[in-house]
Amino acid sequence: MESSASINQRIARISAHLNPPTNSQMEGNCVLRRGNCRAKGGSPGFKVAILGAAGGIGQPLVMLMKMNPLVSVLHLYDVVNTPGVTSDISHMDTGAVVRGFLGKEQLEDALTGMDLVIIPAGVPRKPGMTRDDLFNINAGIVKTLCEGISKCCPKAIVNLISNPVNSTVPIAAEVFKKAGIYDPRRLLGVTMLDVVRANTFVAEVLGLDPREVDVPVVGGHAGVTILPLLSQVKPPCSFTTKETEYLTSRIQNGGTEVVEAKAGAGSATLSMAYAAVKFADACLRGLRGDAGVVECAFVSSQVTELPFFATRVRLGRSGVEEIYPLGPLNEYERAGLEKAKKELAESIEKGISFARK
Ligand SMILES: NC(=O)C1=CN([C@@H]2O[C@H](COP(=O)(O)OP(=O)(O)OC[C@H]3O[C@@H](n4cnc5c(N)ncnc54)[C@H](O)[C@@H]3O)[C@@H](O)[C@H]2O)C=CC1
Ligand SMILES: O=C([O-])CC(=O)C(=O)O
Repeated sequence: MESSASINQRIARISAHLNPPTNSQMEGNCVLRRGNCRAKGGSPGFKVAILGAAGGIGQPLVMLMKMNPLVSVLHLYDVVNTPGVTSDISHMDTGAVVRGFLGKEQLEDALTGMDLVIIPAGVPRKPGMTRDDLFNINAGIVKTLCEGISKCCPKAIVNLISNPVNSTVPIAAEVFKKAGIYDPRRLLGVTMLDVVRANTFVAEVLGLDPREVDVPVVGGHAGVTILPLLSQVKPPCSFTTKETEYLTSRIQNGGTEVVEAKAGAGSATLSMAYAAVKFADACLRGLRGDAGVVECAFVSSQVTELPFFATRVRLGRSGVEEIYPLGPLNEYERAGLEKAKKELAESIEKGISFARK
């Protein structure tokens, strides 16, 4: 009678013959092809693409989105290193199915059918640079990626992280207009990190848990355009003039604080990935139809005379469903608003004229 060891060997030989391992993903003694695995599909949730997925923000962002139960499919796109990041992330035992896409020729496949596209693609700052110094490189990157979105997922919600946000959002809007698919409710510049920082720094001053603090931050996402409304902090509180000046300056310069600490190795990535996921999760809850989802974002707006402005917005099934007014500002904030608007107007115009060239 044949021993069980030899039966097993025979089964392995037959199986190897029927299903020879054909690619580098099939390692060791594994002889089951991925195509033969029982299909995952069908799990409810949203399809999300991350463009710039292999970068400093991209990698932790991808990891956190893979942990988000609202995500069923996660597409990772970059011009470098997506196979490695995709392989790594795909081993996490969470629900989302992960697929990687490398290089321009795979951009369309990465985008087709997506509900939400998050864009952290582009170069980060080094010490001594402003966000606007990134314009020359990042403007072109954002333009190309948005042309892909226009073609392959024109109804997707877009979360734009690439700097300078004050200019890249207007660029995206122009690209979408040119393609005839622009829906201002679906294009959101991500300013969540300013809120995350403001909550943290204000909580430190007040001696509170940051999770209990909510600071609206309006305007834009660069220097003086970042305008924390400390008079509207929840829970209600008051600050001395010294505290107001310290907090406003620290929140406005939070990005530079990290750029200098990293000393040439880039800008905020981990806190940004956290903020991006907090914001993306809010967008997905809105898409699902949850009530009362409100966050700050840089959007097409009539709150001021500028065509784009960051304020609190309510997120729903169509993206931005309501834009809240600024509310009562104190004198310090009114002066800050004037400075913010002046710089914002120039950055917005720069983006629009680049895209219209
Ligand atoms: N909105 C915000 O609050 C924040 C924005 N940022 C901005 O996010 C951007 C990314 O920052 P990091 O991840 O630190 O930079 P990084 O250099 O580490 O990663 C950027 C990634 O983009 C990829 N990339 C470049 N060109 C691309 C293209 N055409 N298509 C797809 N991917 C492309 C690169 O290969 C790289 O993997 C920067 O512009 C930075 O200033 C950073 C922090 C906060
Ligand atoms: O400061 C930078 O260049 C990156 C950024 O936008 C931020 O950290 O807020």
